[in-house]
Amino acid sequence: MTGHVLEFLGETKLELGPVGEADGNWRSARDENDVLWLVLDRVGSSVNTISEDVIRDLDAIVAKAEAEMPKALVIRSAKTAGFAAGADISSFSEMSDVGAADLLRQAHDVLDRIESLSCPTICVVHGAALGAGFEIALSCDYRIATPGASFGFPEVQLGLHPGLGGTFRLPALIGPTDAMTMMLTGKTAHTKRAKSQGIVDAVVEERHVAAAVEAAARGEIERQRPGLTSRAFGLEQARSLAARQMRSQTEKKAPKEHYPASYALIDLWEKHGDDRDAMRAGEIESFADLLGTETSKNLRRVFFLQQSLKEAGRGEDGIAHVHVIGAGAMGAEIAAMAAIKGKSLTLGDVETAPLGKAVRTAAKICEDKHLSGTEMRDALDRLMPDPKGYGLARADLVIEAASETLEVKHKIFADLKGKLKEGAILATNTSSLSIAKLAQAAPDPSRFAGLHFFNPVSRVDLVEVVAGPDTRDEVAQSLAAFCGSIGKLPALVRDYPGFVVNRTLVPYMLEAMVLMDEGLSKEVIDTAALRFGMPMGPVTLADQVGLDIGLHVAETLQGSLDTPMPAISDDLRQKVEAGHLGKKSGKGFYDWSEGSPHPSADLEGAPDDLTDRLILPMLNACVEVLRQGIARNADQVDAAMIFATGWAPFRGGPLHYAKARGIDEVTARLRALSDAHGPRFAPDPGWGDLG
Ligand SMILES: C/C=C/C(=O)SCCNC(=O)CCNC(=O)[C@H](O)C(C)(C)COP(=O)(O)OP(=O)(O)OC[C@H]1O[C@@H](n2cnc3c(N)ncnc32)[C@H](O)[C@@H]1OP(=O)(O)O
Repeated sequence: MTGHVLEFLGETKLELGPVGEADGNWRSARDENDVLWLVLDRVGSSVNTISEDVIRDLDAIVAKAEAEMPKALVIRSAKTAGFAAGADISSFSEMSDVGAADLLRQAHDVLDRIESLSCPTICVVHGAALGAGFEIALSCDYRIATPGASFGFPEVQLGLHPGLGGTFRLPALIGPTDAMTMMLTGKTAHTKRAKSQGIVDAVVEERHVAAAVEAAARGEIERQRPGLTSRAFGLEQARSLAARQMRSQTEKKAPKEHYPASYALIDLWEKHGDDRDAMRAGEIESFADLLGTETSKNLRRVFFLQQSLKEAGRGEDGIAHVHVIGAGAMGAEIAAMAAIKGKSLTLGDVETAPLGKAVRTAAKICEDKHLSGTEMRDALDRLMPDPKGYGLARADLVIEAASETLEVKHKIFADLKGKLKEGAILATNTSSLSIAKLAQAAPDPSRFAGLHFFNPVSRVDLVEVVAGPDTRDEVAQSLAAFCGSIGKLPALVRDYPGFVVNRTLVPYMLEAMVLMDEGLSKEVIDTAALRFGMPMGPVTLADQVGLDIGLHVAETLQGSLDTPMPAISDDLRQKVEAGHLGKKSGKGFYDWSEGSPHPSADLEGAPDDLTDRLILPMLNACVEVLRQGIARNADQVDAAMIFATGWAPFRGGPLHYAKARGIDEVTARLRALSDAHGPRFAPDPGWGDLG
């Protein structure tokens, strides 16, 4: 058999063992300096995940290394996608808690043995080292990163905490404060931060990896050591004090009854933070318990819902140049996101002042997204203010993000006739107008569709790609691929009042106003929704969206849907007339002049049906859009609601929640609400098809 030469990003060349030698997911070779290279290359996957067989194969290789100790051992990945994305999430659903604990014990044993090897061990990381991938890296003496590498424990987003030694190896490496923050927030550390925190010992360009490995093997790279702070936490009292603070910080975002994993991690560290063996045993037991919680099952479901949206955004979009019409808040952020992700972009507006502001917005987004100086300069170079609309003629995609009236949009479309390049796509960012009606003025209705971004565009992942009656399939596909190429999650839906997301949200906000008319305080209403798990109460949400926009969407829906909706309150109309538009004007239902409201009220004495009055109409609307064929399936509706609105992720989405609660129970409750409060609560006829 011939040797196999592996190139890393076209630079480091490494002669590996014969292809097909029984190392399974790992390939190994000793180089001329007697350094043993272990290269993770999970069979049949573009991404390395850490599965049972990956660990089993690693076990066998470590045993060989123990028998024939090399001068140094290097672990790295063969995948261009990065080092490793953590444990294989798809395997979790088949595991019992006992099975999971057994597997974890075996995996811990392998990592402990790597840690105990008498030779220097070095992990070289390019791309992401997440979860169990990061834990493998932590078991090595040194971590060498190439630019663009990142390290993190996203387990909390799956309702879990690290399970393969992360809970004690990371605190030992960088100190408990930074380590716990990293594990509790799930945030990743990119090279600069990872270096300053002491996660990595060196950051080198790929071409210098071999030299850095040699230096580490000779002990010439200085390893970072945790400072005095970590020693202070050896005292139980100090840990208890810190743990109390961590719990109260966590409580603000993730209450224990909804997100138990963070609290399990804090408890574990508080109890055993000074005893590695107890941490190890406790980590395994706690991880296995968390796997079986509904929260974790639902959050793992959310991961796969996200993957299905990503899938819809794959493929070639054929879009190099984009022209955005309208440099308001939405247009500016759409332009910024597209420019950051490499599109050439022109941005037009009837006035010049918003164009300057849009460039400043783009610069701010670049900073928020931690772009390097060069990346930011390149992104801003790609974004060209274009008041005269010269970019229209070369645009593959024109996105209209102008005022939300049919007349304005019709006029813009009429002006475009004869100015667009052959084959260009025209999309509108309308949130409420009918795509069919807008298409009447489009130069080519077959190349016209809705591209509904959510505010703030730079932070909300979902985009509704709305096909009108004449939109060609390949146009919708191109738009979905465009969304994917700028880092967004597309939901391909059909034209309908409010599409999927606003159709579902409007009753939530309007019912809150009916409740206020009935005398309930906005704080009580918002608190009830927050306790259910919504990221924002309906009154705060209405203020955040803008009361003028909310009113407009509500009126559009009321005028075009057969289904009864809550009445639009006089208070809402009066506030809009008085210019109290919510967050953007500093005052709406809440006073925003001193920052965002944080409603928190005692629910004692609140009506028993308060939460159901807010939540069940959303479920009913989800069933309606499904029955009408607006969304493709129940999972797509759930994904759209979670990734557009942050709909209680730990419940797995509105329709998943309905099924878990029981369809008979939900429809009976809707009937009772309908009897008590009016036909707007009557169950949709589609419930029977949900199964
Ligand atoms: C005891 C230990 C516990 C743990 O380790 S728990 C797991 C912790 N890890 C995570 O939660 C990471 C989850 N993955 C991600 O966040 C993202 O993915 C990445 C940042 C790693 C990459 O994102 P992007 O570049 O956008 O690629 P993509 O389309 O999301 O993923 C490519 C393919 O890889 C699969 N995949 C990624 N991570 C995992 C995983 N951890 N388990 C199972 N599959 C995974 C996806 O599904 C997809 O697959 P397809 O190409 O077939 O659509």
